[in-house]
Amino acid sequence: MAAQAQQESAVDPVHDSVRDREISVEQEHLDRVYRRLEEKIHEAEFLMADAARRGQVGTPGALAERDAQVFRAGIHLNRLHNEYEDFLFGRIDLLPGRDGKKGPDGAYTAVEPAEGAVRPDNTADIAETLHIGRIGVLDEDYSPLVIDWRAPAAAPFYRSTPVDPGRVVRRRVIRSKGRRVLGVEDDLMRPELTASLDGHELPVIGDGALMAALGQARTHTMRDIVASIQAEQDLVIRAPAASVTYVEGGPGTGKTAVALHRAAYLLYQDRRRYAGGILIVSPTPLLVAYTEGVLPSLGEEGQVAVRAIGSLVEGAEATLYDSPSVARAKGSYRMLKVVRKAARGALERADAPTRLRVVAFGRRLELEAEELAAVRRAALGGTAPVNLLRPRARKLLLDALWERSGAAGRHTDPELAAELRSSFDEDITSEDDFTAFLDAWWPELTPAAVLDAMADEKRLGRWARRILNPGEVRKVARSLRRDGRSVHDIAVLDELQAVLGTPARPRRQREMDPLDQLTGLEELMPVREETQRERAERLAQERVEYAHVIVDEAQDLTPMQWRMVGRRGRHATWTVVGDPAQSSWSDPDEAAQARDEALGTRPRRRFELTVNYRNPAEIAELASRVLALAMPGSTSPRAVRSTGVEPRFTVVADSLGATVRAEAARLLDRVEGTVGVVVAMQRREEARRWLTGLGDRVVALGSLEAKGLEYDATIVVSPAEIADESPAGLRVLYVALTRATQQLTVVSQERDEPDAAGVPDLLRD
Ligand SMILES: Nc1ncnc2c1ncn2[C@@H]1O[C@H](COP(=O)(O)OP(=O)(O)OP(=O)(O)O)[C@@H](O)[C@H]1O
Repeated sequence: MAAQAQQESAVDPVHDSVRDREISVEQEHLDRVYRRLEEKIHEAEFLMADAARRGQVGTPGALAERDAQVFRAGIHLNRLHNEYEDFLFGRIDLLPGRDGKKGPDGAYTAVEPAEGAVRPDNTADIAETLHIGRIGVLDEDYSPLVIDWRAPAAAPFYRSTPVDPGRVVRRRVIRSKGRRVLGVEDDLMRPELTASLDGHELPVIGDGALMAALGQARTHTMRDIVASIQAEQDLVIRAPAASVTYVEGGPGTGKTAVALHRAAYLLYQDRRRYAGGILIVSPTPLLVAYTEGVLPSLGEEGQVAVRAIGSLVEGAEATLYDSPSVARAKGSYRMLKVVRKAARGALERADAPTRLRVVAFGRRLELEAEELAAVRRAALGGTAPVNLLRPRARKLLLDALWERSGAAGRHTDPELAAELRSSFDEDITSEDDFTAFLDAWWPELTPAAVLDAMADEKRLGRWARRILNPGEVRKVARSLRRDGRSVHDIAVLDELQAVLGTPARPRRQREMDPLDQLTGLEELMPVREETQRERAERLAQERVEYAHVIVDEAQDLTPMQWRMVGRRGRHATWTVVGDPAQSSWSDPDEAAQARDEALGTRPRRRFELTVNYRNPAEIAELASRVLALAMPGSTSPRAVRSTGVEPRFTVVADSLGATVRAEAARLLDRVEGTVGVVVAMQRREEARRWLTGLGDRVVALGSLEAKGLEYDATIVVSPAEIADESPAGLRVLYVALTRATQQLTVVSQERDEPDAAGVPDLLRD
């Protein structure tokens, strides 16, 4: 009998007992793993205590070795103390391999089965069983109890398919909570085979883990997908880190999930190299919050900074949105030219002194406004950062004063002339008035101060002449007068930082910490005193460049944002994930040019993700109609499941708010998890009011805020309004329509021109 025939059925008590037996088999293994983990925890605790007892006795070399050991034990302990849900989540049963070689994790390394592993009558014996988990655990005799999911030996768990099964006969996903195994789900990679394990036929339980995972209700936080990563995703996650890994895929293909798992994989694979930090750039703080738990659940957070694009500049945080036309002006390359002019022009302030008066060699010397302007022009020539030009300006001022003093021709002997000049300079620069003048006439400019100067319409008009039109100047200046910064302001601030530069300052003495004297303990302290999260925060603040940069939703970055992100990864390797069809930026070609400049000439490896794991086929089909309008000729990813529930179309009766509210209440009854209401940006506040009192399972979002998020059910309010809101409106609407994992309602008003069935014009076939 083929093993497939043993597929468990819910109503059959015989098979229920097979399931129970299999669960208890896995429970026994999990118990063994925990016993071993406890031993390891005791070992680590003993090491820590022992080190503390021994204090500072020993040679410096021995102390350093001891501290390094304690450091490692501390990290290990931290990880083990984390009570992981689903600590152990997978298992593969394998045929004997082509060779009998074992890798460092104790597993056989062969990917292909040995010749003769499958007998002519399609029977075979299982030669190796591996359990896969969030971290690797070895038994006392170094046999693997659990293989880390990122280890090479775990790759077949993700890569094997019925078409290309390799050695894998059965792949099992184990569901557990704390220390209890709750269930198992099997997939057969070689269904034609009857395989035996220890003389018994290999049973097969459940309908596969992927569908079980996809059907689960959504909460406000993303889950890791470590138990069900699919083969095409695994290729990206484990792609070699060289240069640029470039991934495209439609909505719901797992790009965000893959990006996060890749960060964890890279750290596992080469922790030393990525000690320089991994930066993940996300489009919105909402998406950062949504994905926040994924890396810790994979056992990683210390070296990964997940940042919204509006939070990349220290000390500035984007809280506002710009209108589409202002965003277009601030985000484009045109702004770069404006910024460069503003950085130089901001030196001219209304309160700046217009005359310099000094006394040198007992004589009064003066420079008038025009002469000062000429000195400034000369100092500003070229493109060097403005704040670094102050010494040059100071030198040119002294030159001009020297000229004025008439002392220049007094000595023909060069040595005497130089001496005279030097005492002339000293005479002037020791005067407080001169320093005060310089501070007022050539102040150190901060990015924030220049941005504030740009809020003055007149000044901005001067700097943006022939670059922005007068309407744009007015709107940009007005937007800069608001309290707070927009996401596009942050990239402008960063650009300003680059064109202004930071003058070198004397280094501050680091405070002495008595413990610093103990080599290695300095490193240990973070483990003991800070949580991993605090440490990550601290490191992120200190860091300006990263070893690897991952850009999520890359299609949305404006040219100015690419420049900002590029500066953080000048020597980095990159992973860039995105979907051009979801781009909310109006000029994709300009953005592509900026992206290419940021990534440089590094070679790229391209990957494509093709399966939509989020939307049921019914919703994906509707969204593909908008895709056809937004990007004619492009193809939608294939939806992996279908629910039989068609999208619902509702037309506003009298009040938009009341219709949406009623629909939200209806959907809250129908789904277990979250409901997202997506409206045009200008309706955000209003929409929040519509939903008051309905509880925290439902949220209102502006169309741009919906990026990357997902809900059990969504309501898309007035497709036409969303589409008309910006030049990229159709693509933004496509994003809105692809957020639901189960149900979608489209609410139309008159401008949507709904037909008799309530289907708005934009969504008709
Ligand atoms: N292999 C998988 N196993 C289980 N769930 C998966 C898998 N791949 C993706 N998913 C789920 O599919 C959903 C979509 O994934 P994700 O948000 O990463 O897609 P995306 O490509 O970034 O989408 P978008 O472009 O729309 O933002 C998530 O709920 C994710 O957990």
